[in-house]
Amino acid sequence: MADLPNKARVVIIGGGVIGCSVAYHLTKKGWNDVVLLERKQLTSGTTWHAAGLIAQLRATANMTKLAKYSQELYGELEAETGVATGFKRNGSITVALTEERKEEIYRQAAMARAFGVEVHEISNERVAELYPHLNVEDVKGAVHLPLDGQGDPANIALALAKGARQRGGIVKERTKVTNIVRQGRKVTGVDWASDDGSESGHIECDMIVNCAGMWGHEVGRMSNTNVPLHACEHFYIVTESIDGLTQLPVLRVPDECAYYKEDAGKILLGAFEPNAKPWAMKGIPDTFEFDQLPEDFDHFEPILEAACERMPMLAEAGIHTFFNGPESFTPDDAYHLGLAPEMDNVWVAAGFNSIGIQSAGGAGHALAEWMDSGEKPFDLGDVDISRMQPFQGNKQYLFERSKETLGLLYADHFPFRQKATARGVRRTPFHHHLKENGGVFGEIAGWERANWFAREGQTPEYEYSWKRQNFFDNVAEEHNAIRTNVGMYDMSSFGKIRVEGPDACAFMNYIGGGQYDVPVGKIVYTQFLNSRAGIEADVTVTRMSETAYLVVTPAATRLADETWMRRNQGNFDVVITDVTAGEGVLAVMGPNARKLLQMVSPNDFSNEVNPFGTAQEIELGMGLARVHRVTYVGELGWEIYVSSDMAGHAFEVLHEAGQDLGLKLCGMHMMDTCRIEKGFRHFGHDITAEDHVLEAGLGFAVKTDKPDFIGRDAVLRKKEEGLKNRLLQFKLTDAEPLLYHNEPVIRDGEIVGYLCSGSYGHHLGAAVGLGYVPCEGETAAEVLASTYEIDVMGTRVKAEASLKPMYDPKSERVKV
Ligand SMILES: NCCCC(=O)O
Repeated sequence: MADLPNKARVVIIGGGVIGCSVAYHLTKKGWNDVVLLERKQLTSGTTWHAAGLIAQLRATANMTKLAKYSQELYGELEAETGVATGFKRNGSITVALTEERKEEIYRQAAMARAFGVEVHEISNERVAELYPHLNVEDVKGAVHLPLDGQGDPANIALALAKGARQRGGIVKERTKVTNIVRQGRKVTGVDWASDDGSESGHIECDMIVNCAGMWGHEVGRMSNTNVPLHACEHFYIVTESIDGLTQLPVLRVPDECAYYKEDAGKILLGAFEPNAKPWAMKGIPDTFEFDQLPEDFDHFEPILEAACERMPMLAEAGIHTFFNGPESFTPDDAYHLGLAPEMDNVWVAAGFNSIGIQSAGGAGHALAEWMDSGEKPFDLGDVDISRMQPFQGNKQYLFERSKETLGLLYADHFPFRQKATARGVRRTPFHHHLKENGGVFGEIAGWERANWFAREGQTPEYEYSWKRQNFFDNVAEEHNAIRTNVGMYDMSSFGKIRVEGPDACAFMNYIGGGQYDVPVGKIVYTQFLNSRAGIEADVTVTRMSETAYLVVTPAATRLADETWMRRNQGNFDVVITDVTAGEGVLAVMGPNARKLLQMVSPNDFSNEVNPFGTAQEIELGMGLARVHRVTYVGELGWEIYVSSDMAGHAFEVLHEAGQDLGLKLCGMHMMDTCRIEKGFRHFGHDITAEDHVLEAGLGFAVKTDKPDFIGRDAVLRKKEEGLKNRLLQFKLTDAEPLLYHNEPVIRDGEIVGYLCSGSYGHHLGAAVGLGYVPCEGETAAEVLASTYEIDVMGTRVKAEASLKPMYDPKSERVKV
C-alpha cells in the first residue's frame, strides 16, 4: 500500500475509540509519524455498539480524574474536527435503592467533588422533576451530575481519528497486524497484511501501542506481553419511539443493574448483571466486524422486568432492538494503561470494562503524555498494566473471573469487598494453618491472604457494609494484641527479588535513594525515585552478602518494581531474580515479640546483636530461618523469612509456644489500621510516582550525600525551592464516622485535597487518615495552625492534624 510508510515512530494497533484517542493525543503532542492500523473498519469491534455514556463518577480517584478530562474534551471535539459527535451535556442521575448504596454514592460524590467534578445530592422530588417517568417511591438517595452527558460513540472515535489525520497521523483501515517483530526486550516493527490478502508489508517502528480491545490479549501474546482481559456478552435493548418522551438525563439504577439513555425519543436500557456470560473462549472469529451475538431474552428478562416497574412506560413501549455485543473485561475491573512490563517499547491501552467511551479521552491523553515524556504524568497505579501478574493471562482464570467483573461495575463497591470468582490460585505455605484457625481470606495479586480471624462460633465470612462491618471488633482485638502483647501474621506474599553480582552495591546505590554500602545484614528502608523524585517503589533492601541484596516489595508491585530495576540496569553487572515463592514470611510483632522468639530459638535477639534494621540467620524449632528486625505496625517485632519447606514447621513451633503468651493470629486489616495509626505510608495510596519523596515526609530515607542516583537532582531542587505539599495525619474528633480514603480534606472551610489512606485507629479511638495539603511558602506551624475537617459522605467532621505520627511519635516502641 503506497500510503503506508516503511518506518514510523509508533504503530497503534486497533482503531476503536482508545486507539483513535491515543493517535489524536500523540499528534497533538507534535508526533507526526504516527500510524494506526485497524484490521477492519474503525470502531467495528466494540466502540460502535457502546452506549456512549460520558460519566465522571467512577470507582477510583484516577478513573474519575481521567473521565472528567474526557467529558471536557468531547465538549470541544466537534468544533475542532467538524465531525458531529452527538455529545450533549444532558447530565446524569444515579439513584440508590438501599441505605448502603446511598452511602456509596454520597461518598463517591464527595470524592468527585475533591477533583472539581460538579455533583449534587438531590431529593426524590428533584429526581422526579429531572426524570418525570420514574417511580421514585423506594428511592433512598440520588446524585445529579449536570455536566455528564452522552454522545455517539462511533462518531467520537471518528472525530478523534480525524483530529489525528489533520495533524499528519496515518489511520489505515482493513490492515491487519500479522506479526510483531522483536529483538530482546524491544519490538522492532510490525508485519501487516491487507484484509483481502492482496498486499502485505512491514513497518519498522520505535514502539507499538496495543489498543486492540477484545483482541488485546492475543496482540499481547504476539508482542510477548501479558494483557489479561476477556470478552463478555453485554446486553441492552432499544425501545421504539415513546410518545411524549423529551430529553432526559442518563439514569443509573445500579441496585437493579440497569442504565437508561434517552436518545431521539427512544430508551436504551442496558444491564450489568451479576452473572455475566464470557464469550469466545476459543478465540474471536477472524471475520468479526460490526457483529452481534445471539440474543438471550431469558438472561435479560429480570433486568427488563425490574425496569418496567421502575419506569412503567417501558412496559408499553415496543422493543425495537435487542442487542448483545462483546466487550472486554479485566480481572479487577480497571482498564490497562501503560508500558507493558515484559518489554521496553510496548504500550497498552485496552480492557475498558464497558466504560471505554467515557475513559478514552483521559486515558489517551495520559498515555500520550507518558509516551512523550517517558514518565508517568501522574499516578496511574490503579490502571497501570504492570499491576497485572503473569498468571492473570491464563485463559481459564480470565474466563472464570470475567463472569463476575461485568456485574461489578454496578455492584455495591463496599470497602474491602473481595472478588468471589477465580480464587485460590496463589496460596502461602501457611494457608491451611490460617484457615484452620479462622482466617478469612482476601486476595491481592492472586495471593490468598488472611485479612482477619473469626472467633470460635463466628462464621468466617465477610458481611459487607459501609458501616462497621462484621469484622470490626475482630480487627480491634488483633490491633490491641499487637499494641499490648504479641501477634503473628503471614506476609509471605511480599515480593522478594534478589540482586546479585559484582556491581550489586553500585547498582543499588544508583537505583534507590538510600545508602546501601552497609554491613552485611543491614536493612535499608528505601524508595526508588523517578527523575522528578516521585516514588516508583517503596521497598526494604537487605544486604545478604558483599555481592547480593534482597529487595522486598509489596505483593502487588513485585513485577512493577522488578521491571523498574531491569529497565534501569544499564551496564551494571547484576543478575535480578524473583525469589518470591521460595520463602514464607511470618511477622511477629508486639511488645512480647522478643519473648516469643526467645522461646523458640537459641539465638540472641537483643538490641546489641540484632538492633532495629538488621537481619540475622537463626535456628527456629528444629529448622532454620532468617529474621529481619523491621516493622510496619509500629511495634517491636521481626519478620521471619523461612524457606517454604520449613515454613509449616516454623508456624507450628511459634504458634504453640505463643499460646503461653496469648499470641494472637492477625490479618491484613489489622496491619492497615496499625500502620495508618503510626503514619506509615503505603505505596499506591500515600506515595506514588506523582508524590515527591520530600513532600511525602520520607526525606530521612534519601541520602543526597552519595554522588549519583535517580532523582537526586530533583531532591536537591526541592530542598532549595521548598515544599508545595505536605502529608499530614488526621484523626476525626468524633469516634463514630469511618474513613476509607478519598474523603475530601477541608482546610479553613475550603477543599484542599483528599485522604489517600483512611481506616480506624483502634488505639487512638477514632478514624484516622493520611492526606496531602498544599503548603507553598508556609512553615509547618502555619500549616498546622489551620482548622481541618474531613467530608464524610457530605458531612464535614472536625479533624486533628499532625505532621508526626499521632501514635508513638518518637518511635520509641520499635527500638526497645
Ligand atoms: N457502557 C455502559 C456504561 C455504563 C455506565 O457508564 O454506567
